[in-house]
Amino acid sequence: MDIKLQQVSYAYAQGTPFEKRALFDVDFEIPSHTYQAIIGHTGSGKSTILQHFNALLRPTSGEVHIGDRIVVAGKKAKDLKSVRQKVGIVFQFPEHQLFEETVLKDIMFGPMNFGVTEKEAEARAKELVGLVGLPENVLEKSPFDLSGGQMRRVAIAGVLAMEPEVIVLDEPTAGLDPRGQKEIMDMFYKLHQERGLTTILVTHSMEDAARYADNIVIMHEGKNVLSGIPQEIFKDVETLKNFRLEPPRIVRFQQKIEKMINQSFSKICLTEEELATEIARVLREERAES
Ligand SMILES: Nc1ncnc2c1ncn2[C@@H]1O[C@H](COP(=O)(O)OP(=O)(O)OP(=O)(O)O)[C@@H](O)[C@H]1O
Repeated sequence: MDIKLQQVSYAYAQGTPFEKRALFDVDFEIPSHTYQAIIGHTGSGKSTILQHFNALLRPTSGEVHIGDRIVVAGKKAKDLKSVRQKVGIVFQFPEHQLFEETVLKDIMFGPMNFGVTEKEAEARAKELVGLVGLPENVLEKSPFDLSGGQMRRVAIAGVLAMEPEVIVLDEPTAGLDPRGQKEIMDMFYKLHQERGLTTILVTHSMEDAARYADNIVIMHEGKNVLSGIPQEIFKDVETLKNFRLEPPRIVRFQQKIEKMINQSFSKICLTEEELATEIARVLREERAES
């Protein structure tokens, strides 16, 4: 299911003294089955955009195309329920939304609310706990007896239980330790690869955007200012700085290596062994910095 934003503008509290324009003529398309990252400095409009992907917010002007549904300013769109089922959003700290007595009930809640039978919802919950990296015996426990990382996984399973075609991830690893972060990001990547789930990642992490995304959009002061594949986006360090973004470590590493290779063609003329030693040293330095 493609998502397309055409000239989307959005103002909070429109028409009041508190009006705040957050998006200005945002225009981009996310084709089905792609992994799209949206990056940008704080306050650039990322969260405002993501709420347009399943019509939680309606544009003040412009159009949002969600599959064959078109959401426009001023018109009430009918049957948004199906849109909300097809586009699942994992909000920041989704575990804050857990509320049922057991993990099983919490995961089943969404699909049953959308008319899925109890039997089917239970089957989905049983499959999903394993997929998000939890043991099956967690199903009968209270979600509030679990660790923060486990609660996050339960909340993610709850969104996946709706079997969305598109999943929107708003800083999905915030507050997790580095191992938990990688496990969650790898899990979403696997889902994207194996099930063709269209994935939209809103993140401050340039590392994650570089590692997982097919395409990146940069937001700056409510506008989409740059779009492209990660290699292109992160190549131009000066432009990134203008948008108050740092390139990921891998780009800094690449630049140091390129400089060394260039030196080996110049009068400094490093031998292959010296070059290999230097590369290993830079790699160690980069690892120590991270
Ligand atoms: N509920 C709101 N009412 C009024 N203004 C808001 C509201 N939510 C966001 N804004 C403003 O809209 C602009 C865009 O905010 P948004 O939260 O979309 O940015 P963001 O890129 O997601 O930021 P962050 O990375 O800090 O989450 C900011 O100037 C923000 O202050």
